[in-house]
Amino acid sequence: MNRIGFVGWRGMVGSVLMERMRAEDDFAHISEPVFFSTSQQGELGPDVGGGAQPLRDARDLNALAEMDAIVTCQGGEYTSEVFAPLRARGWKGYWIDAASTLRMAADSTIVLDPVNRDVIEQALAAGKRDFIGGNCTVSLMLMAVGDLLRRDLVDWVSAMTYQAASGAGARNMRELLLQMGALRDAVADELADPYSAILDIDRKVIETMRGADFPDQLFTVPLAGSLIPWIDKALDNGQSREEWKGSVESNKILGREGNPIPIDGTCVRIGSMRCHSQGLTIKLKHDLPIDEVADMLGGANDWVRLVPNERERTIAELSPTAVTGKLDIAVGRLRKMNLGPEYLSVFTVGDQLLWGAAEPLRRMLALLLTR
Ligand SMILES: NC(=O)C1=CN([C@@H]2O[C@H](COP(=O)(O)OP(=O)(O)OC[C@H]3O[C@@H](n4cnc5c(N)ncnc54)[C@H](OP(=O)(O)O)[C@@H]3O)[C@@H](O)[C@H]2O)C=CC1
Ligand SMILES: N[C@@H](CC(=O)OP(=O)(O)O)C(=O)O
Repeated sequence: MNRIGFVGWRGMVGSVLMERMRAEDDFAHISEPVFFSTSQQGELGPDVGGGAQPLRDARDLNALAEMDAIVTCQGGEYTSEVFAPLRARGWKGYWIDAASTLRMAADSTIVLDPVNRDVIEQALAAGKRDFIGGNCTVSLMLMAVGDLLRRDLVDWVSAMTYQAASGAGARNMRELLLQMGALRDAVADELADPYSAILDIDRKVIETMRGADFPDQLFTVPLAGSLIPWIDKALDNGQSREEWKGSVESNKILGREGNPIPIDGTCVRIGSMRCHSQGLTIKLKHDLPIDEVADMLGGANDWVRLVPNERERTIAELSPTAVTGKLDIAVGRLRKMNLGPEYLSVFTVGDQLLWGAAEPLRRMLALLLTR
C-alpha cells in the first residue's frame, strides 16, 4: 500500500477526515498520498508532509487506477459515476467511501471497527475490497449500544432521533444560523425592552417563520424554532429512507443480515449544528440488572462516556453542546422503564462528522496501512 488517493478531502466530511488523519499522524504511514478534485484539478493540493502537489482529476480513471486505495468523501453521485467503470477496467485497489451508494451492495462491508472488527477481518480474508462508512445515525447508535446487540441480548430497538443540520450538509448549517438570526432580528426591539409582552414576541416570531422572506431555501421549511420529522426520501411502507437505514445497515454492520434484530423509529431534524442525539427504547430478551447493563455499555469501547442518570450531570454532559468536536459517545438517561423489567430507556449523543462519518473511514484506512 503506497499510493492512496483522496477524493472529497476539502468538503465538510473530508476536512474532518483530514484533521483527524493529521492529529493521528496517519500520513506518516502513506508514502504517496495523492489528492484529487472534481473541480480544481491542477491547483495545489494540501501539504501533508511531502510538499503540496497539483490536484489530479477525480474523473480520470487512468489516474485513479494507479492508486492502491481510494478514500472518497465526495458523495454518492461521484461514487455512482466512477466506481463501476473503475472496477470494470480491472482495478483491484481498496475503495473506502463515506457515501451510502454502495453500503448495501453484496460485495461491500460497512465499517465501524469498534463494533464489527470481526466482520471487517472476515471480509479482508475473503478478498473483499469495498469498505463503506455507515449512516451517521446508525454508526452513532451502534457505538453507544451495539454491544448489547452483539451479545444477542436484544429483542428489538426503537430509535427516536434528533439529528443535526450538518447531516444535510454545510450549506444547511449556514441556513440554520440564518434562520436563528432572522428570528432574533424580528424581535430585537421587544427583546431590548424587558417589559414587552412575551405573547407579542411569540406572535412576531411565528409570523416571521411563516413569512415568504424566511430563509428556508434548503430545508424548505423553518428548522430554527421548529423541527422537521422527516429525513431523506419516502419509502412505500411509510418509513423515511433514514429510518430504513437504521435497520438494514445496523444488521449488516453486525453481520446479522440472516437473523436481523428489528430496529425502527422516527428520524427528526432539529436545530443542533453537528451532533445527532437519539432516544432509544430497547426491549431486552430477558431482565438484566441495570448495573450489569451499565457495565456492558461503559466497557463496550474506548469512546463511550457513561453519564449517570442524574439531572445536573445529564444536562451538563449529555448534549450536543458538551459533545461537539469530541470523539466521545455520551450515553445516559439509562433506566428501566415502567413498561416492564425488560424495557430499557437510553439517550445518546455523538458528533455526526466524527464517529458519524470521518472516523470509521480513517480507522479503516489505518487498519489497511498497518496490516
Ligand atoms: N454531511 C454528512 O453528515 C455526511 C455525509 N456523508 C457523505 O459524504 C458526502 C460529502 O458530504 P459533505 O462533506 O457534507 O459535502 P460537501 O458539499 O461539504 O463537499 C463535497 C465536495 O464539494 C466540493 N466543493 C465545492 N465547493 C466547495 C467549497 N466551497 N468547500 C468545500 N468543498 C467544496 C468539493 O469537491 P471538489 O474539490 O471535487 O470540488 C467537496 O469535496 C455526502 O454526499 C455523503 O455521501 C456521509 C456521512 C455524513
Ligand atoms: N442522512 C444523514 C446524513 C448522511 O449523509 O447520511 P448518509 O451517509 O446515510 O447518506 C442526515 O441527514 O443526518
